[in-house]
Amino acid sequence: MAELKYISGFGNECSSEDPRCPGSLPEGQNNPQVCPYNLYAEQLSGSAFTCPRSTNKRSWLYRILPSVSHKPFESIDEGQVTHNWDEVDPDPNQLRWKPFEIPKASQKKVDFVSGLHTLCGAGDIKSNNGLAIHIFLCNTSMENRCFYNSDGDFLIVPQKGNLLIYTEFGKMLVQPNEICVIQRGMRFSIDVFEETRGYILEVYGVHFELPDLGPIGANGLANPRDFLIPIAWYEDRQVPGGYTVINKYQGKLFAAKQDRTRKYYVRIALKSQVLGVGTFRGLLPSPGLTNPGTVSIASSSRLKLPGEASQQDVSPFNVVAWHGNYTPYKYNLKNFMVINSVAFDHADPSIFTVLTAKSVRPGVAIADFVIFPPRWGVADKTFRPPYYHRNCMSEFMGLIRGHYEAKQGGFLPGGGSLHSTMTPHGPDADCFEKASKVKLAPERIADGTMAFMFESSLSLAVTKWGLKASRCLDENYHKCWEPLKSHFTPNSRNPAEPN
Ligand SMILES: O=C(O)Cc1cc(O)ccc1O
Ligand SMILES: [Fe+2]
Repeated sequence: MAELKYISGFGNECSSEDPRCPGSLPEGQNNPQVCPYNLYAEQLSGSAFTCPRSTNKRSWLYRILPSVSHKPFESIDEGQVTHNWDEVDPDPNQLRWKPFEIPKASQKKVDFVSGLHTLCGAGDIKSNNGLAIHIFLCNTSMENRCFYNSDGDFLIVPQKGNLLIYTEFGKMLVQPNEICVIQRGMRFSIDVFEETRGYILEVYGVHFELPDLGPIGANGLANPRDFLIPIAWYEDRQVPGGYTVINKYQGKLFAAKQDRTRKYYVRIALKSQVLGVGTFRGLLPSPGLTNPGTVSIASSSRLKLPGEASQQDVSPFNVVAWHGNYTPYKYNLKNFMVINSVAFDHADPSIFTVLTAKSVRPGVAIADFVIFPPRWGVADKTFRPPYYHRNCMSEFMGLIRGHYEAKQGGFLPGGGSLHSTMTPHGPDADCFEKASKVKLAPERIADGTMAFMFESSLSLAVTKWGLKASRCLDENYHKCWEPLKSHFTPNSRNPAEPN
């Protein structure tokens, strides 16, 4: 596949035309009476029309057919997707999951949507306030079906396998150690190439922003130019049986067909004489003709359909050009510019925030996406691993590759952990013993590894799947702290010098 091209920048006003249709973006206005190439104009609003400029988000899509060309949505089985936060009784314990198992393609074909599993979450979808954490486990590409989420934004963290994501704005290749955000309402379809796994942070009613930098200055952490937006790409194709659009709406799944075949009643006329009346399934003869109509067929002549316009299209990826500031985007975590302690003490992990979805309370996030990237550890006279603590926020952690500095074992790539509000946690006993004895020198921390945290101000509830059906819960997690022993020396204040 040819290398994909992207536009760089975070939250900018962008515009893009599929190179096959130069001039497809209308000039100087959004709604010409007739758009270039006879496209339809459609606005996608990601914020209330009335939001202040700084938070106003919308894009204009110029497409072969508007998204409204579909049959009615019908409810479908939601599998393991839920927003029911009362499925099981609350559990304040430290929870850890072994790597979530990916179904084998030879046993059952599972695509991104049928492979969505909700692990935990909180809040209320209908009032647009809250979040969900999902795990996706799949082995097959989405075939002639796409997905869009009416409830919130998806921040997708692939852990195993590449994702080729078709969106209404163009195509993105997202590989492990990259992340992408597909915002509310945007249609997408994912191709996978192997048994594939990853994590999703879904936030309701808010969008991700770059954190403020404050005294750090104008540069650092995730730099805006490293965010990549796809360029316009369209397809114009017919799918036998129609294209399926799946929608998550108020936490439930629905499906609608985009099918350009219609049943027509045909009067067959020969030499001006009506011979009979029959029906056929065929392509819609003209954009205006949506009811059963009458078509005359001359003897021995092929059915003539009026108009040269494309009548094939059923794909949702039919956007020839777009402009706006409401787009999907991706980011490579290797570009994160790490700021950390260069003198002493362990800084709070908020220094590693890539993106934040703010609540209305200043400084308090619905959810932050935080990473633990490879870096130098140089702090003097310091216990360098994460400290023991209890937090009023909920901390879900995942591991993309390598190992995590606070855990010698047990926390594995593709697994996860949840430390709920005020639940104590910290380095395991082994890690404590080693880090309090080691002679401090500059050292590479976590080279070749990438752990991350979804940190939320909401108190998260785990789902039935998370606790039971996933069969990945590590019953022995609490044991990693059992060997911690007292080192208290009541008669001697000075700690022993490390060897
Ligand atoms: O619990 C964790 O491992 C995450 C974490 C890391 C860190 O460096 C400091 C605090 C914190 O919660
Ligand atoms: Fe923590």
